[in-house]
Amino acid sequence: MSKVGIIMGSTSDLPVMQEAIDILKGFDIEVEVDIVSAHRTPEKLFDYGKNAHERGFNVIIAGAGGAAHLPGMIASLSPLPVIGVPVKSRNSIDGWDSVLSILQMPGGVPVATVALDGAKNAGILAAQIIGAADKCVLDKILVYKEGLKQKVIKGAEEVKKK
Ligand SMILES: Nc1c(C(=O)O)ncn1[C@@H]1O[C@H](COP(=O)(O)O)[C@@H](O)[C@H]1O
Repeated sequence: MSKVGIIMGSTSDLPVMQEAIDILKGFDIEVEVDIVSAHRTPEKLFDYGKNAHERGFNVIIAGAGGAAHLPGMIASLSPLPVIGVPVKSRNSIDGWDSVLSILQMPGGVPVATVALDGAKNAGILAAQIIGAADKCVLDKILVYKEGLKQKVIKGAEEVKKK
């Protein structure tokens, strides 16, 4: 059974990160949510990053805002794929601080960075990573994509009636 670890720097990130939780639950993928901060709980960060792969996680989604070091530090410690969610938090200047501190990783330590507050896409990407080796999840993603397509087709039909 696949499992995604969803972590964030503060409880104040939860309204954004909830979208990753919801979409993964919609794909029937197990999630475990936690608060881990590189700055405020460095020991917990180290423990989480070092041991996540032994705890049955397949992918880690890490969201943080401002000086968002959490995703990169987790990626430095873990052999698992890490998806970073830049959060436009209250201590963010305009969101670029969050984006750039997650995006501009040094060579050798990738973080797959989604858009500002893009937790939904982080969840979908995590499901797609799992789906590459899990036909059941892959089939659910195909259904999801078909749903996206049908929504656009329906919208186009509605627009033509106007
Ligand atoms: N960027 C980080 C890290 C980290 O990178 O370890 N820990 C907390 N934070 C961020 O600080 C912002 C404000 O947090 P508070 O609302 O708790 O003051 C949050 O967006 C959090 O992700």
